[in-house]
Amino acid sequence: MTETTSLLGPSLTPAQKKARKQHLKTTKNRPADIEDGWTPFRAAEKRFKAKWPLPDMSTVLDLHHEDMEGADEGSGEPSQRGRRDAVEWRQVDVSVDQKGKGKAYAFPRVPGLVYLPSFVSAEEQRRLVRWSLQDHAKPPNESNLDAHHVLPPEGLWNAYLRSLHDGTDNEESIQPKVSGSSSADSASPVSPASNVTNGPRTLIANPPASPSLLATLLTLPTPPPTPSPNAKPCSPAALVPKLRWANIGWHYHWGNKQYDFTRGRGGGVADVYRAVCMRAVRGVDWESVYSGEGSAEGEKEPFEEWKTWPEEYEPDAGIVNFYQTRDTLMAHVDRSELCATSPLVSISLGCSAIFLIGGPTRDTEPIPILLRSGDVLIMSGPCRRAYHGVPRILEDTCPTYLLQGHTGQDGEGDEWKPYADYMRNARINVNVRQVFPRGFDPGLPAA
Ligand SMILES: O=C(O)CCC(=O)C(=O)O
Ligand SMILES: [Fe+2]
Repeated sequence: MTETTSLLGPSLTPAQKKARKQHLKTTKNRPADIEDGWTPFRAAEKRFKAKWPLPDMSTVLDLHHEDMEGADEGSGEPSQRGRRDAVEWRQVDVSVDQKGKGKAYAFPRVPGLVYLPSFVSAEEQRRLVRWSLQDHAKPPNESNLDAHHVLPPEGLWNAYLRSLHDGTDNEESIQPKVSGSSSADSASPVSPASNVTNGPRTLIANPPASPSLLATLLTLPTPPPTPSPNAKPCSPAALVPKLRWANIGWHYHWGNKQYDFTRGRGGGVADVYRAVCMRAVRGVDWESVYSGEGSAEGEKEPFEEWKTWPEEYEPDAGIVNFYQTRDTLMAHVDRSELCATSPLVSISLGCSAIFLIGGPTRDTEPIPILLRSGDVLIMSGPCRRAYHGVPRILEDTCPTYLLQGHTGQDGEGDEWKPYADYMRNARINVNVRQVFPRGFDPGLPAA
């Protein structure tokens, strides 16, 4: 073994041998200077995405390592652990209800970013997983699958559970919106590059939202996404792994890359999500984040809006991201919220991910953070304009408390099995934002 934690020793698994062969094949005729054209963010994405060589985990910040409670829970193989000293951080205070102080970290290189490892208990994580699949990813909340399939009103997950119960899980009961033959005859063009697909989210540059842009946003045409002509009838079981996102609150229009305020607030932010956001934002000692030593690096003016957050912070929109272990989320900035500096709270559940966050362009070298199940990350203030993304989900890293059936307080037993089977190869990220100042009335037509 060498010092580099990415090396698994002399014997490679068949999958690693295959990945190495593929790598050698694809890079054989590649110009040697190809990497010179990549921005630092792109280069980091490529490194962490690669199946070969495996990413060097010694460069990834892992604050669960060593002394964290529950460090053995889903910590993964040594090759899936990072290091406590991979990135410079400083500790800030966070109070957690009456239970006293937890741990939170701020980063001189990314002002406004606050990381709360293991902020969500195992029991609350199970509740959030259950809610996300069973209660959230269903009408009226839009998901990536709505564009292409006629989903059952009970929601995909409930249809899936029912099919398991009835032994009809092979039945192709879900119909595509456009059947292959009728779309070929159809006069309306079907774009293969539809913005809403079963694959990764497509992210393009959009102008930042602002109060002066609001009037324009209200008049933008918001055509529905184009259904794929390739969608086939399929069973709920076949469609569940293709679930990629479900909207929270205000409707996001993927074509315009802006919120479609004319559709109203949706179902708002469910209490199970809101509770975590409020606890995190109210618990963090923002004074020490923004006024503490090492906080003002690179900042021209001190950031003071945090002083209004105890009264003003109120999440009203977001997205639940569902990742399978092969999925990635490319570099982007979330700039469609009129509250441009308000905290964005991101909750990680299931398999671990490598999260990259840099600066206002892709030219800033990003810091890599290993996000595990139960972690909360808050992007606030200046770092709301920082490029970030998820180049990798680590296989076999889902903690055992999400994989085993148990009869917890919720009376769960075998009932948990479908959730455990799903989470084994998945990561759920609940990403909650504030679009409007609390109490602001955008003067919208009644939805
Ligand atoms: O999955 C994550 O950790 C980040 C998701 C994200 O950046 C987003 O939904 O905008
Ligand atoms: Fe994001």
